Amino acid sequence: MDKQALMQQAIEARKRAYVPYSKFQVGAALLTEDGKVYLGGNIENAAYSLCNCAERTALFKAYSEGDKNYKALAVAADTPKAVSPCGACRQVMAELCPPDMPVYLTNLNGDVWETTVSDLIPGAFNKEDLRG
Ligand SMILES: O=c1ccn([C@H]2C[C@H](O)[C@@H](CO)O2)c(=O)[nH]1
Ligand SMILES: [Zn+2]
Repeated sequence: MDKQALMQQAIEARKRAYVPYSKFQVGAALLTEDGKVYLGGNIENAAYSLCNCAERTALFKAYSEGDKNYKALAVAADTPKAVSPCGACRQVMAELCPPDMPVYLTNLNGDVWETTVSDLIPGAFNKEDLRG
């Protein structure tokens, strides 16, 4: 699966979003080392703070199915520039993905921001910081 195909899957994953409040559909496609793709949409809640982003939906789906090794993540939304993941998702990526893993951020106009997990959250709090 190349990056273009993964971004296309992220665009497709937007259809899985549950967004009655923001009406802002986001899709994510997570490629595992085994070549499997997990899709996620953002899932909102009437208690707004419980909204779960597409990126975390895809990551939590994969991890909880026992797929723990990831090769790339693509995220898509209808944004003026390539979509920018929120801080919570960046922190979760830092926890579950390799630091040098590519992240392909895109929008419906074909803009692409190709980055990595560590570039998205430099100096992230991590398990090393928990050691006293
Ligand atoms: O990268 C992003 C940014 C926002 N959202 C969601 C959260 C909320 O449901 C809606 C508006 O912020 O978009 C994502 O899923 N991913
Ligand atoms: Zn997020």
